[in-house]
Amino acid sequence: MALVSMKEMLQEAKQEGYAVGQFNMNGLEFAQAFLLAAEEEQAPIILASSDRLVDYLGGFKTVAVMVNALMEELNITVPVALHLDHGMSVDRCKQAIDAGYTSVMIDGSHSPIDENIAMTREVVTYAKEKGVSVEAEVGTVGGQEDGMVGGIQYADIDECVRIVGETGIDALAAALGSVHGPYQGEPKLGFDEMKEISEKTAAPLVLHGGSGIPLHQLHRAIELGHAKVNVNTENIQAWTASVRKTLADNPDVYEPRLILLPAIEAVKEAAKTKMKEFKTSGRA
Ligand SMILES: O=C(O)C[C@@H](O)[C@H](O)C(=O)COP(=O)(O)O
Ligand SMILES: [Zn+2]
Repeated sequence: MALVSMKEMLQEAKQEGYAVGQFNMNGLEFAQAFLLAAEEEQAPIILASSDRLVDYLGGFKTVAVMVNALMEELNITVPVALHLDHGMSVDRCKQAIDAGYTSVMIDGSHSPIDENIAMTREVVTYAKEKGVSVEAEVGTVGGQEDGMVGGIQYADIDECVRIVGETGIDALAAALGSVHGPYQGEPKLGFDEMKEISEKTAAPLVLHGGSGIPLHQLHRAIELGHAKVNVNTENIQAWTASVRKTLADNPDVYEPRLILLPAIEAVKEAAKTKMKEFKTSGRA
């Protein structure tokens, strides 16, 4: 099956009350693990490369070719979107689209709202012609974002209404208390604001910082309009725990395959757990 945009995926998810998982690739083996997990769970999936890691992964074209080839070799039949996460500029989004990404996030959240809207509109104009979906962000997710450590800044509701109405984006990341990386204590998500933003914009909402959110809060966020949840930290923690264990249990091992095969399995299981939690399993 060819890559798809996330537009229809997210509209259906919002309507039906589940969320599609975005899983961030940190290398070839992560892409394998996520695709196998999606196929086993019969779940639609968004495979993402965070802009900060694109060069490390070999560049936009390498990522697009790798994902397409894996889908063919692994006989993947579920819908897969290839998404640029936290796109750092209009130009980076255009490069991703030209390389074959079917979805992009333009992260203008660190700029004043008028600039954020102008940037987003330019990306939407370019993307729409090619059937590519676009996500934008308002407010600040706590923790590490674009390589910078920042405090939480709740999205302004009027700014959310403006960016959706004035740009025609397909999904809105409205920062409402979530954090990239591990949480210190219970997350304090702004459920009242969430409800209002979801109702006033009607846009599928995106929850960044999806690792470590207690299940009852996650389900409430999905009920209140989140159709996409981004996960990275829990998957890389599963990866690292597996590699540490393999090396500790087998001090003489040196062949990468023997170290990485159990790690692929660990990431696949972590992703399958998330798909069940997001209620995406069986929705393909
Ligand atoms: O680490 C990245 O660059 C990607 C993340 O920002 C992703 O968009 C995300 O929100 C995942 O959050 P996490 O599960 O808390 O790592
Ligand atoms: Zn994020």
